[in-house]
Amino acid sequence: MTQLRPFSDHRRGLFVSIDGPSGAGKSTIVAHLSQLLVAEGEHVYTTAEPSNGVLGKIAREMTETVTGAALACLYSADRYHHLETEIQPHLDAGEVVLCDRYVPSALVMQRFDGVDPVFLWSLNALADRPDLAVVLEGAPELIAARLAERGAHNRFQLTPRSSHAEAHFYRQACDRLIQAGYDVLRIDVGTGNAHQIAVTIKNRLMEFFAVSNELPPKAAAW
Ligand SMILES: Nc1ncnc2c1ncn2[C@@H]1O[C@H](COP(=O)(O)OP(=O)(O)OP(=O)(O)O)[C@@H](O)[C@H]1O
Ligand SMILES: Cc1cn([C@H]2C[C@H](O)[C@@H](COP(=O)(O)O)O2)c(=O)[nH]c1=O
Repeated sequence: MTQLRPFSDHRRGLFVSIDGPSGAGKSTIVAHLSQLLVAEGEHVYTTAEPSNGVLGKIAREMTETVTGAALACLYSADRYHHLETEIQPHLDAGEVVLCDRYVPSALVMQRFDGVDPVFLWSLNALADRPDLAVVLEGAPELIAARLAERGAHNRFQLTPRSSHAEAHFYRQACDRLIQAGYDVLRIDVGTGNAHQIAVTIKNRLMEFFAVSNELPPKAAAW
């Protein structure tokens, strides 16, 4: 089934976010997906949040000490700046932008500090809606085992049963995002290795490319 491109503010490019519990395999899958898309002849730009920009660096550095609404504001400030200075220019250049963590992460991670989900949504409501928001899921026991093997990266991952909490928060976040019109692709990471999961995402993205190729040349320029 083909789908019309849902986000129409950009003339060209395709914006894909990849979120999911810590240790679910986001970075690994983004790397595989990028290779697959390049092999299809696409121009791919990979990025992540927090970004490498000045605000992203502050957000990452402050995550261990700043909490709650203040930290949520830091991450959303980085997101709006990241969109303006990095994501939108690459979309305007016609590239496929793959973003490792985006709004869904904000709706989940700041809940570890007890921030109200309604406040989190309002902070992020003006952020561009991706053409496809991939959300990785998996049995919390599986994710927790991977995390334990790899080691925690931050204080959230040290919370007891953090993978269970993330799974719960992601389910609620997905409901909110779908309600807001996001096109959400949920994938169980227990169903295959990182390459196989990347193939599933790529196949879904090929539907977008198929639609754009069917359009007359002028309209095809997204
Ligand atoms: N589908 C998969 N099957 C098995 N192992 C995987 C899979 N995807 C990733 N891994 C392994 O799981 C670990 C975590 O992967 P990765 O760092 O990509 O996760 P992440 O979601 O980006 O984590 P974080 O949110 O902490 O940055 C790595 O050791 C990786 O090799
Ligand atoms: C986008 C975003 C990120 N975070 C936190 C979650 C993690 O602690 C780090 C990112 O770590 P990674 O290993 O590089 O994935 O940032 C957050 O709290 N809120 C956000 O919106």
